[in-house]
Amino acid sequence: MEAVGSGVPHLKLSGFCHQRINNSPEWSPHRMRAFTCNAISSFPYLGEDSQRSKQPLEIVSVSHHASADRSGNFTESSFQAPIKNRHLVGKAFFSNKACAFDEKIMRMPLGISQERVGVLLLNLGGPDTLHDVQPFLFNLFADPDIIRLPRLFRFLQRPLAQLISMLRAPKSKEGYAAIGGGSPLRRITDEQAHALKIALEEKNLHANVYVAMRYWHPYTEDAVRLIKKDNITKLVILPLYPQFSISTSGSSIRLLQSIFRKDAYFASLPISIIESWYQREGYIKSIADLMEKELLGFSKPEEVMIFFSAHGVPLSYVEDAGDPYKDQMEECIALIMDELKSRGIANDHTLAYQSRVGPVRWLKPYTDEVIVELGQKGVKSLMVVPVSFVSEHIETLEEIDMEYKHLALQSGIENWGRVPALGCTSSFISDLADAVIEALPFASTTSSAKDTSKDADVDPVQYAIKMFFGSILAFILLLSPKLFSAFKNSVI
Ligand SMILES: C=CC1=C(C)c2cc3[nH]c(cc4nc(cc5[nH]c(cc1n2)c(C)c5CCC(=O)O)C(CCC(=O)O)=C4C)c(C)c3C=C
Ligand SMILES: [Fe+2]
Repeated sequence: MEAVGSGVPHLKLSGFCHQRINNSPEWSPHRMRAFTCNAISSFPYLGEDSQRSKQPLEIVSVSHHASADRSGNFTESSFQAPIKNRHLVGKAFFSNKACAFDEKIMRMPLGISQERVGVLLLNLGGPDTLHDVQPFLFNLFADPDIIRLPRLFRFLQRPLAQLISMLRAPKSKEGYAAIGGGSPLRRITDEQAHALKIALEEKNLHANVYVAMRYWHPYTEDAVRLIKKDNITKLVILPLYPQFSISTSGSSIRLLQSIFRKDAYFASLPISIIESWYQREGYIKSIADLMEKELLGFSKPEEVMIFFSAHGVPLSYVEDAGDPYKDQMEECIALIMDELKSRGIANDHTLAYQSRVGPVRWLKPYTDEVIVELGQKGVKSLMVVPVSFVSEHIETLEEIDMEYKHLALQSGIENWGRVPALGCTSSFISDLADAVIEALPFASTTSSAKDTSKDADVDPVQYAIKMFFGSILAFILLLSPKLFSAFKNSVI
């Protein structure tokens, strides 16, 4: 171990290092001996921290990539290390003098198994073709996190889903037909996954990125199978919804947890879940960039009303089930507006909720109603910002760009603009990569591999009886004219 002079901020490292000898394409992991080195000269990124505290920095574990030149000397090292409750990423330059790496470690043979990091992106999924619309809707409405029935009536879930999906399909099909005959979600999510993998590599983290859709291909179960096949040793779960809702990230996470409970591999896999990330600076700044650009397209940008439109959820989710979605949405909008103010943009803004379905009360105010009101009040320029989702989908391309635009122009609004979804915007993807890297050290195993779910032991006869009576009851319920029209037509 290197001797460190008293009073000099120094750094103690232990854990695993990954090293590459003579530019070999393979990284191999080796447990490093604890060693200490001068924090300021060896780790410029840590210098500030340690200078402030004048304390040695203790790195609890380190995932460390290093390269060695032909003679085996350390030349450069990139590392990701959790330090106390923070996570640091950086590059450091070593010489054998500055840091006491064991020569034997440097020369150990390659090929020993190494950490295989996986990132699982969660998304909703959408029908690839018009033919897929009804079965996609069935999957959606069969989710107890989308139609929340009292426990006693859970047996009605699937017959109800069958009926509602059939009623809703014609209206949904019209929407998907208007945007090219299917949802673009799969393509965009795949592109985001690819971009994220590259961004992670640029930050020296080699990871496999998987896509798990909740209601259509590639299904969550398919992604889980791939992760197991690839023998991933650490997993970060990243929903592609900035704000958490029981109906979106919550539903996917619940499904994953039920799959993981039944599988010993997943029960012992260290997993880190990023539940929401709407408050991340990189995300806020990326949206603000797109807004600033779109505003410049208006002839009088300062007169434009900024209209945040978020996907709604039924009111009962927030009021009865404690869904944090509304609070997170409002905080997110405040952060975006603060960011714009710091850039000298102080337009009026408003938030409303779109895409309600069915007969229940949804979060208010409703987007369509607010658009009409703004028109009546004499607002002439409107810029819509879709804020609950990060890719283009039916509700941006059809509902906002076609239905709401038409409504706005009819209501007296003359200038219309819509901020594009973030998609693969590089600053945004880079921030997602940072979120993954920051989450990695918090990966921990789930408690037990034992299946505690009751679903496994369903009696088939009892199930058939329930389905039969359930279907009859569902038909009676849904044939009431009010419920029928609420699902059949969009409420706008
Ligand atoms: C944050 C985003 C979303 C929330 C919250 C959400 C809740 C929610 N959605 C429905 C019903 C439908 N959603 C549909 C499609 C759809 N919804 C979202 C996002 C959120 N949903 C996305 C990204 C999509 C996919 C769009 C695509 O391009 O394919 C649909 C189908 C389309 C339609 O018929 O309108 C329905 C129905 C409920 C009931 C709900 C909360 C309980
Ligand atoms: Fe939805």
